Amino acid sequence: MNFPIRKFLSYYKPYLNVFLLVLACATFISLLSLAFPLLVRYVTHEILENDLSAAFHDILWVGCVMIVLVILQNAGNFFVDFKGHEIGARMESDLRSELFSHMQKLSLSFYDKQKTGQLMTRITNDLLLLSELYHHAPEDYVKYSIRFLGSFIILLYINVPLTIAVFCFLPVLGVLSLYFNKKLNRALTRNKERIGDVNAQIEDSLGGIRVVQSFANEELEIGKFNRENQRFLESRKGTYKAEAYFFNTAEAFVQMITITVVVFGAMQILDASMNLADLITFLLYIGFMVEPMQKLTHMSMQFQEGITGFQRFLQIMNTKPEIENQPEPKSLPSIDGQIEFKDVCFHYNDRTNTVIDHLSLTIHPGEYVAIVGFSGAGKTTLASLIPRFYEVTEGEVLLDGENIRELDLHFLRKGIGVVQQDVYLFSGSVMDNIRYGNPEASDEEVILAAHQANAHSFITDLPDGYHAEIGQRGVRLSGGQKQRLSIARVFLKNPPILILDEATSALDNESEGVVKEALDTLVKGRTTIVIAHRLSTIRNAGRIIVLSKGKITEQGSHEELLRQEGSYSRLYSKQFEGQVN
Ligand SMILES: Nc1ncnc2c1ncn2[C@@H]1O[C@H](COP(=O)(O)OP(=O)(O)OP(=O)(O)O)[C@@H](O)[C@H]1O
Repeated sequence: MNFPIRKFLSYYKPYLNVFLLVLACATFISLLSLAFPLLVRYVTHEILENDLSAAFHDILWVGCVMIVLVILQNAGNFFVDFKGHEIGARMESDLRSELFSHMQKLSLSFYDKQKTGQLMTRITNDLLLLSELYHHAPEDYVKYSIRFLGSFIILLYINVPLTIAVFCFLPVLGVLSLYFNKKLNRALTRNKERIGDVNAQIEDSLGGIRVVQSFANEELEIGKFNRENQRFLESRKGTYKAEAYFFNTAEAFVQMITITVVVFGAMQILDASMNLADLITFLLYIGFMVEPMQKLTHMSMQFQEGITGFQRFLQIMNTKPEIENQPEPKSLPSIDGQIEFKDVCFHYNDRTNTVIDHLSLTIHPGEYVAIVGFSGAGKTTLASLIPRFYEVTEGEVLLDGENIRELDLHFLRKGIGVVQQDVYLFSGSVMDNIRYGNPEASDEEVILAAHQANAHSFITDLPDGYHAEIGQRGVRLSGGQKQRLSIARVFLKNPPILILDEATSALDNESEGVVKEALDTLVKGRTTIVIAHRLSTIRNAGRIIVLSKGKITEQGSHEELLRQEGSYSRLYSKQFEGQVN
């Protein structure tokens, strides 16, 4: 197995001192536990078989020693249990935080290929299993190897032939263990994929519950969920079958060992080559040897689960963000807002088709440019190349004359405000959502932004005003209200460049009026790119760009384009006739 052990171990580093203390404590407890059967042997062999007049005093003395050992052992166990688990939980939390931070930086192209539910499984369930491995594996290995080796040495001292007979079983158990480990590993990986699918289905069905109910498709969703649930069940059945084979075969071997000891030990007593005290001690130590072997099966399960969790964790951690800062990224003192596309080509990762095809376009500072075209023409894609949501495949995009690849990504994105048709609001209050545009903003600035976005009056009408909780994704607000909050957010961000992607398309006439008013205030003094289906909304644009199959086919003012009687004019007449506007 190609396992990155150094990386795996590196997560112990911040907790190394406490971790070593836990291991030392586990070693100490294991050594103490080895003393118990020896004390029993001392009582049965040394005390009871010799001078019985002093036996009472000696037995009491041994009893006291045993009580002290029990207290020490349990105090040590408490420390190992508590601190060990705490270290495991802290490491899990570190990994989770690292994974989440990494995910925040991954490019949109990564998320285009992933299901959110699957990613959630990785960040929760996988890491939970990993923490168990981090904590239990070293402690268990120390504990059980000491007990195993210790009992082996003591048994050799008591009876060599019987010890060798017992150890003959071990290679078989080892081979068996290796064989089942492979099967278990495969089964556990499958389990994780399946639970990821279940989570993805839950996220899909519950995230879209409004759509589900509006189509009355509850049964359809239940059917889809049950299919995933069933697949998960089947994969778990497979795991349990492999586990059951493994555990029970191993258990049978363990029991065979005990039988061997009883039969051969009793025979040795018969021919006087062994005494009863030694057989009792032998049987007690068998427990010590058997326990690690029994735990070995559990440990290997835990090990496999943790390892597959870690491998899945690394899969994401090793995914490089496709879009990153260059080694020495530039920032400009300020942004004027000139945007230039120079012979730009772009296709998505699937490479099925060229979405932007050798396109050149200059947008001047403060200009109001509309992009129109049929659905799928590449309008949204073109706009998303400006904040580098995706990287151009050929050519370059310049901001104020600088290639955006060379600009600091944070600086670039801070300078661009995007208002989309599909507004994403976070759970929390109205205030929190507007402040998302500038987390440093004061309450007064938030309220001013709400005023500018025509949102203040509806916010103050809400039961808790600015502190009203808006529900997940803003379910308690209307479409127009959500849009006005998203505009207030951009007011607060105050970027010199704006991208309005169908910002009013989903609204009715009345809401559209209020939102449009807010947008008209917002665009003042900023370079604005508007993507619109309803051509009536962009008649006043300084320039209209007509896009078709990723190329600019026409550009000019509304009147100029109508005069040209080209595709814009046809599109416009069609909408006009169809009363779309
Ligand atoms: N994330 C993506 N991954 C792969 N292909 C995509 C992705 N987003 C869009 N496309 C494809 O790119 C092409 C252009 O899509 P885009 O959304 O830019 O068009 P549009 O002109 O904005 O369309 P609309 O007006 O319908 O929003 C389409 O063929 C679409 O299928």
